[in-house]
Amino acid sequence: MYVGRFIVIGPDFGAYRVSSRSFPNRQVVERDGTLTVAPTPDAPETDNPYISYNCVREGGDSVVVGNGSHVDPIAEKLDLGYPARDALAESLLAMDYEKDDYDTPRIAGVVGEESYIGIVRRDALLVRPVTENPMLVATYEEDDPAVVVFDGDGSPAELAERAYEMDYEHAVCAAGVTYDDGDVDVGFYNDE
Ligand SMILES: NC(=O)c1ncn([C@@H]2O[C@H](COP(=O)(O)O)[C@@H](O)[C@H]2O)c1NC=O
Repeated sequence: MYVGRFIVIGPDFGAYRVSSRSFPNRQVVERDGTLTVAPTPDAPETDNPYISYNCVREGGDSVVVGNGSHVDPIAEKLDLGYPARDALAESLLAMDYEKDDYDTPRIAGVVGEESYIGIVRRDALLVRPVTENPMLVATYEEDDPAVVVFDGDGSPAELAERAYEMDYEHAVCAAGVTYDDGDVDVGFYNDE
């Protein structure tokens, strides 16, 4: 099954996978603790505005995971002291679904003292707390946040590889993050 991009959010970890039919030549790169999805050097040129963005970024005492440029305003609101639920809901609603051929939803999660997962689709805005079991939401098909079986133990790079290996089509690259009482660690996995 093809679900596009997806996130898994647990109470103390997050993972993000890029799956893509149309833009497979991409990788995750790290700079100063922020993870960015970017085209590989051999990628064909494109003017699609939705394929390069920060996918993991710290905000306040928490960390944000998501599939587009909304990650930045969510992190900035957390820096300003917004509650995680409000930072997610306001930013998702303000930026809304992507205006591409598929009305691709924006998905995002916050991992911190309180963890949340959310999606804005053409027909809905959903933001749910993550209290115990990990939850997954994807851009297509699995686009209601739902509990998922996902082992949240391990390093951020291991979490990223675990998300990369999940049984959905067209894996491209993945990111992982762990949270421990305000300490955030990030890692990633690119298919070489
Ligand atoms: N975030 C991403 O990495 C990303 N990759 C592709 N998209 C959007 O989704 C559309 C469909 O892409 P695909 O066929 O690869 O699933 C693309 O035209 C693009 O507008 C993205 N936007 C949201 O997921």
